[in-house]
Formats: sequence, C-alpha cells, structure tokens
Amino acid sequence: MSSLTNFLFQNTYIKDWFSGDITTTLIVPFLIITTVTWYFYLFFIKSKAQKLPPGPPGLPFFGNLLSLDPELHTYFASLAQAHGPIFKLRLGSKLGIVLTSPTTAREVLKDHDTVFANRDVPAAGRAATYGGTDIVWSPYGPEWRMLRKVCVLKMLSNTTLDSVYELRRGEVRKVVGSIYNRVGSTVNIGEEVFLTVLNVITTMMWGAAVEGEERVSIGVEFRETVAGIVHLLGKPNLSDFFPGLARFDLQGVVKEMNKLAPRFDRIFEKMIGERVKKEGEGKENESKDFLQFLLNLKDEGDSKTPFTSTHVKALLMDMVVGGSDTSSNTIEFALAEMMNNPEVMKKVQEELEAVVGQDNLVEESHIHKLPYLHAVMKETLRLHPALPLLVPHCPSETTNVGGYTIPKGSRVFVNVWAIHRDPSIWENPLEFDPTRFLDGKWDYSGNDFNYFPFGSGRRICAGIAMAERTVLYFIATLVHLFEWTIPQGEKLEVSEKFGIVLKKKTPLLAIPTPRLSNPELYK
Ligand code: HEM
Repeated sequence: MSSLTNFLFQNTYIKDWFSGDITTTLIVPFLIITTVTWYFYLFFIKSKAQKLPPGPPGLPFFGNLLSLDPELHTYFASLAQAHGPIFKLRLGSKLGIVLTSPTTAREVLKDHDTVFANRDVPAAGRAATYGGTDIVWSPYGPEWRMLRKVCVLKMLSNTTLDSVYELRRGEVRKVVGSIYNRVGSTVNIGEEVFLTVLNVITTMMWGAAVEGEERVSIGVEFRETVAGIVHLLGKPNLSDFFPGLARFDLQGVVKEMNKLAPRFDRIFEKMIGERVKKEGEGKENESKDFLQFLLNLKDEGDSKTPFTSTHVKALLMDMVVGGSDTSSNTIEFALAEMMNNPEVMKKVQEELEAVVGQDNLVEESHIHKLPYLHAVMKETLRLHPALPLLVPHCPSETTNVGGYTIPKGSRVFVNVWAIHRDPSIWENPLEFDPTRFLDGKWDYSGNDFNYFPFGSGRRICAGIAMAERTVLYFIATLVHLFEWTIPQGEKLEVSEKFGIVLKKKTPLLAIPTPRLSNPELYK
C-alpha cells in the first residue's frame, strides 16, 4: 500500500494536481479500499457483458489516471494512433471515451445527438455556475432549451448584436488609441486583446455603466478570475473520477473555485442592484444592454420554466467565461500565424486596403467583403481550435458507437484538434494555409465532421455569431492600422498549452508601427 502511496505522490502530474494539503495521504488508503470493489465490478463483471472500445491497460483502482499527460489533446492524439479512432480510458471509476475521427464524431454529435447532448458536470463547473444552472452545464431538457433560446435567438442574435455595434466599436477604438500611444514599444498582445474582448462583453452586458478607474479595476479582476476559473475547469480532479469522494474535495478545487466565482457574483449583484434601484426610483430606463434585456425577461415570467435571478447571473457568467478567453486566444493565435507567414499578412492587408481603403477605419459592415480574412480565421481555428476536446459530452443512455458500447454516464471527449490535423483529410495539415478555405467549402455550421471548431448538433457553441464578429473585426483593425514586428531577442512561435481553452504556450509580444498616414485614424 505504501509503495502505491509513494508512487502516487512521486508522479509529477498527480503531484501537480495535489497543490493543496498533503493530509490527503491519509485518505489514500481509504480511497483505495472503497474503490477497489467498484474496480472489480467494473472490470471483471460489467465489462464482460459489454463490448467496450479498446484502450491502453491501466492500473487497478486508478486505471489510466496516473499516466495522463497534462497536454491532453496531443496525448489523446498519440493514443489514437495506437488504439484507433474510438478508445477508452479508465479514469478512476469513470469511463472516458475519446473519439478521433469524423465518422465517430458524426455518430455521437449527429446520429445520437439527443442521447449525447448531456454533460458530465465537473465539480469545478458546478461550483462556478450556481450549481450548473447555466447553458454550458445544464442537462439537456426544458431549462437548457429555455436558456439556449434566450441566448441564441435573443441575446446573441444578429439583430441584437447589430444594435450594440456602437458599444463594440467604442471599445475597439479605445484599444487602437492605447496601442498608438505605445508605438515602437513592446505590446503583450494577449493581455491587450483579452481586456478589450472582456470590455466589449461587459459593455454589451451592462453598457457603459462602469467607467474610469472602476472599469480598469474590474477589467483586471475579471482577467485574473477568468484565468483562475478556466484553469480549475481544465484541471483533472479526483472528485470527478471518484464521485463518492467528491464531498472531501481532496485537491481543494471546489474550495478554490468558491473563492473565485463569488468575485463575479459580487459584481453581477451590484450591477443588477443598481439597475433595479434605478427602476424603483421611476427613472426611465432605456438601456439596450443584455442585463436590461434579461431583467425584463425575468419580470415577464414563464410559469412552465421560470427565468430566475440565478439564471440571469449564470448567463452573465457564460458570456464572460465562455466568450472572453476563446475569442482572445483565437485572435492571438491568428496574429502570431500571420506574423509567422508574412505572405499571408500581406494578402490580408491588401484585401483590407482594397475594401476599406487607406484613409478609413475598418467597420463591421466591411467584414462580409473580406473572404481572405475570413479564411485566416477559419485556418486559425483549424490548427488551434479554442476548445480542442469540445466540452465533454455524456450519454444519457448506453449507446452503440462505431460497433462498441458506450455506457451511460461516460465522459466523451471529441478530439477536434486531432481531426483538424489528420493528414488523410488535410493536405499538408501542419501548414498555415488559409487558401484551403477560399472555396467556401467549410463553414462553422457543424455539418461537416472534418471541420467543426464550434462543435456540432444541439450543443454547438451558442456564441458563434458574436465570436465571428469579435475575432474578424479585431484582427482586421489590428493589421489594417499597424505593422507588427517581433522585439529583438524574442522568438516567434505558435506552440500551444492545453487547457479546457487552448492558449499560446508563450505570450505573443510584438511592436506596433502605424501603417496609415492619417494620424486622426488612431485617435
Ligand atoms: C472563437 C471563439 C469560440 C469558439 C471557438 C467556441 C467554441 C465552442 C465549442 C467547441 C463549444 C462546445 C460545443 C460542444 O460541446 O459540442 C462551445 C460551447 C459554448 N460556447 Fe463557445 N466558442 C467561442 C466563443 C463563444 C462566445 C463569444 C460565446 C458567448 C458570448 C460562447 C458561448 C458558448 C456557450 C454558452 C456554450 C455552451 C453551449 C451548450 O452547452 O449548449 N462561445 N463553444
């Protein structure tokens, strides 16, 4: 037993997960005994009756947990080479299923869409989103449908997004001014872009209600908090793999999340409180932001599936967490790829000059006339899909996929990252070549299982329209107005670091120089 304990804590990955209190060592023997029975049931009784997919051998009790590499997307891709397009991993008492081919992805996300439209909610996700009452983690059912409808058809519809364009435009103008003031010096692109995307999102959420220093401090607090939440969501957590032990929160993930999520809650409460107070004072409220829209919706009520204050806050949380890192990391990767491929950058700039002109700012109305820029975004999301394993799906009943049994309650990872780099689908898959998207063959609809960076089926991303506008408008503005170079001594690279949201391994640092001669455009 003690050698297993030693092994457990000598393992780098496990040690990394257990960044908290080492009193956990005391719990390990208990953990082993309680689960060993489950293991025997699972391995020797249940699996005999089912034809489970192949997979690497694992240890008793832990299964494959101890050999998980933190870079899950590349690790899963290498396992698929050995075990095929559908393989299993024992993650403690949970069964993980990894899909790495268009055919198996289609079976799960299209043919059995309803069954797989559920989530295996991680303890961290539950803690972050008011018990999982948001869109991302709600089970497939009337409440999820109601939230999704509010989000996709009303809040993030093209009509609503058009109506808040001025808010987005204002934020992008502000960052242009700020970059202009630092011409010739090094800019941390990710930091700059994240704060602007976040400002765009919060301005759309509650207008310009917050200004000046308070705005800056909220921005900084949000950045830290989003980074913390995303990190905890991607961190392997024993509570998820041994649900019977979840109440002990051995790694302290929930404890940490319970420190982070209330930071948002306090801000949400404050914004809602101020808005309600204003209404109570009889002040005409003409705000056209998401918050007003959600509060009106709450007041209108619906007896069947009521829309509560918690729903309002959970949706705001989805906007902030789901919309910020995904879009800003995509913009950072796109700029890095363009800088790495100067001929691509040149073509984007030529297209912008032809459509926007040398004496004009990019407007969102230009975007649909920029097919090459659009191809750059698609190619960026092919090589660096923001959610490389999507958000894991979970079947609500035992189902057959690719000739194998996928038991109810498994955690299903779709390795879209690996499919997007499959040499049997893509010519020179590792090359950044936007021209492969110029014939318009691939879009974001999730109908083609060779290319689906936003997922597919019922759980497809709820923010595609917004992501598209934000990413395209932002990249276009950055490269139309500025030339970007790498500071001396810095290396330009595009390698990735795994997380539930994929990010650049090293931040992109670049020096801006104005491209256009009219200084008024930068003010
Ligand atoms: C480049 C940007 C983005 C990418 C690549 C992206 C991608 C994805 C993916 C792959 C999923 C999971 C699909 C699945 O589980 O099968 C997802 C879910 C989701 N995304 Fe996005 N996303 C982006 C931006 C946004 C934005 C801007 C928002 C909102 C402001 C948003 C809101 C959501 C929500 C609410 C879900 C959960 C949908 C559900 O479970 O029903 N995303 N996204």
